[in-house]
Amino acid sequence: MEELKRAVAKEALKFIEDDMVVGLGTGSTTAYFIEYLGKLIMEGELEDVYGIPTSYQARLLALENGVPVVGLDEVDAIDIAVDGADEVDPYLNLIKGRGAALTMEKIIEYRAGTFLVLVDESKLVERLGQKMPVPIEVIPAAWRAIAEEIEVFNATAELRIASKKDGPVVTDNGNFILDARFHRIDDPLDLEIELNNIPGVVENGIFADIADIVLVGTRDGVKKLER
Ligand SMILES: O=C[C@H](O)[C@H](O)[C@H](O)COP(=O)(O)O
Repeated sequence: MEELKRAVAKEALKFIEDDMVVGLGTGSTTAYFIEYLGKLIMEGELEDVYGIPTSYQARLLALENGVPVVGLDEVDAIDIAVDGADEVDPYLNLIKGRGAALTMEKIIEYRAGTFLVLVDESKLVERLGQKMPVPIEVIPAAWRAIAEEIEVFNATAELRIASKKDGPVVTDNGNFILDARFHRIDDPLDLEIELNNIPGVVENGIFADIADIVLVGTRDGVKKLER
């Protein structure tokens, strides 16, 4: 699996040119991309490339690997954003947020000229929600009320608990994460909008209609899916 992730991360470098502002995604697949991008910048193969991190993880990796970082409020436009995903359906709708970075990821990827997604073949599903829950970032005081309200959607929601800290996961923005399992997601765009209408929801991990290209690492090489 690591080999497949490395292969898509290498392929993604072909989309990066001099003078680009690049959204830097979060997770294990994008970590390889940031590492390789840093190498090209350090070797002088790419010039005037700046990264906008979607999380503290991405920021630390960028600094460690020599990718200069800028904030969203310092640029006029984002040329391309590169990120992983937890599930990809046949229409290139995504579930993201296993790493709890979904809000900043969506803020940046929504605004990118091109949103390039990097996955291995295990992430492809017929229907969103088949394997993974939908992460929902919520204001801490509202977590229980929202978890109950989500039952209206024929779903159950669980507060995400941290593994290297006691108590709940706290996001980069200081919020909690609910992981919601839906009986069946028929219309991802509709559900994405409905969830964001619940007061106290900051953002949810359905990314409908925003991915432009998905690179899929398979045992037979990297495949390109386009919308
Ligand atoms: O919050 C985390 C992100 O949405 C990740 O991009 C996603 O979970 C994919 O991560 P990985 O490449 O490690 O599977």
